[in-house]
Amino acid sequence: MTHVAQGSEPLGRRGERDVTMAPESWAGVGSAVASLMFLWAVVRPYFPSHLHIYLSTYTSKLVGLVYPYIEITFAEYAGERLKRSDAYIAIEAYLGATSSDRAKRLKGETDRDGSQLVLSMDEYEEVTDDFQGARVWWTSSKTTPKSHSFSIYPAPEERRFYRLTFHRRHRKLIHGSYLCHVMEEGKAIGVSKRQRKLYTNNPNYDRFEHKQLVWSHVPFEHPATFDTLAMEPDKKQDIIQDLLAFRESKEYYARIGKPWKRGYLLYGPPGTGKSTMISAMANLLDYDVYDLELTAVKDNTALRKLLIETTSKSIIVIEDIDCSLDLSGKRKSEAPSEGGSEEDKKKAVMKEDKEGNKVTLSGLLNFIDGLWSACGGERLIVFTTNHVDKLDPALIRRGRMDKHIELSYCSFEGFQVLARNYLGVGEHQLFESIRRLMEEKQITPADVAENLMRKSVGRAAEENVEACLQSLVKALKECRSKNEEETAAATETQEAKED
Ligand SMILES: Nc1ncnc2c1ncn2[C@@H]1O[C@H](COP(=O)(O)OP(=O)(O)OP(=O)(O)O)[C@@H](O)[C@H]1O
Repeated sequence: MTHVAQGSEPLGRRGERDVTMAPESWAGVGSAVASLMFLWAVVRPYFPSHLHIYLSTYTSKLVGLVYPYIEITFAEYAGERLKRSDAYIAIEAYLGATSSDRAKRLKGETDRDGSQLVLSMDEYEEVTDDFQGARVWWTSSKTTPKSHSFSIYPAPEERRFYRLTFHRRHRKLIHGSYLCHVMEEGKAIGVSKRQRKLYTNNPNYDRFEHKQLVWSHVPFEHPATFDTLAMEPDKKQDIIQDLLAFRESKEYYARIGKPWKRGYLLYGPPGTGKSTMISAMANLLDYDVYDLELTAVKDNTALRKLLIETTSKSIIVIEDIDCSLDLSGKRKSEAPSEGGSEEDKKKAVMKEDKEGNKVTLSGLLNFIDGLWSACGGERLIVFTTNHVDKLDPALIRRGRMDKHIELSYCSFEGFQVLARNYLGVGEHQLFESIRRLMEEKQITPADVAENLMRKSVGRAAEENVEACLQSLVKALKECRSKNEEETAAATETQEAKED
């Protein structure tokens, strides 16, 4: 399969192999046709109506004979501008790679993280591409719908598209192999150039000051991995296996008829590594991260729009889900008791949805496993919470949150991981006292990590290790014991219930 991209050539010299006139050379023919059409509009009323059908059939045949080119248009957005078309994205990548050294007019932009200059085909620019002896022309273009300055509605947005033009004798080749070739190459280029991103939902204002939530992003650069995560080795291995199995399970999910997504619930006290684990997951799978700030989302419609905008190979995170919304209380107080009729239950959910502009539990459940949640595929949805007992069981039942992972206080094995990473030691005389203290005291991995941080730059390595471990021993002695912690937790729960 040969493929050579070439820049535009002067009119009339196009296509050494394809000697037919290029599409632009037909501009003269176009104006002649326009004149004929004008003439036709003038004489048309004087023609008997039964002749109209014959005339229009033969006119299109005639145009087909004199203009032998076929055009296919690929719009940036299909449907209601919800999601950029995959075909458009692949073509953009394909032409971006092949046109930058051929096209005459290029557009220079920095890439998403601002680190490199990316050249791509400018609007209304044309490039040619040769494929298995056939020449095709790609044009990038846009239409701007007319807007009236006095209109109260926002100005219609530009609609970008690519147009592919080729001779009709290549129809089979283009429809069959060429378009597949463009899609495959374009996708491969997109993946190879992909810089992982951390997205967050931010308000954006149009020129009429209408607020919309959009995803904005920065490069994802968190260095945490499963190697740096303090956790019991068996548990860690189990999570890694689960994640890798998910990534390889496209066919499996299709076979069992489920959308290719998986829910993780990470719960545990503050500082036990929930956020760190999300970064480790993203680094393991090479996925983007969408950090969804739920409190900023106006209503269920806005939530759905944000969801549709997410791409596959991503982790959608809602941190501290119990603080993001009053999910549990609302549902419990408004839903009828278990014995209520189906009708009552439906009414309760509808009331919840109608209640002003806000994201509701049913909206969130729909976000996780409704029809819209299947858009895109290959996505993890991760909730984190410090208070798993506060969550509505409907939200975290298996099937929605498939895997529940408890991140807890630091175990001795967890400490060993941190000691290796922070201090570079696998053994030390203080390890035994630390092990004994850890059996009775509760300390978070965040606190252990803080004690193991280098104390001074100038110190010798051994001195630093000694100082850090001593500092950890001291901190452990000051920590509450497991019994004290349990008593305090029970009191807190009791107080919360009484409130
Ligand atoms: N299990 C862990 N392994 C390695 N480092 C950890 C771990 N847990 C915490 N840390 C360290 O503590 C810091 C805080 O941890 P992290 O933000 O992941 O905790 P969290 O459970 O998400 O806390 P919160 O509930 O307050 O958001 C991290 O930057 C990391 O350095």
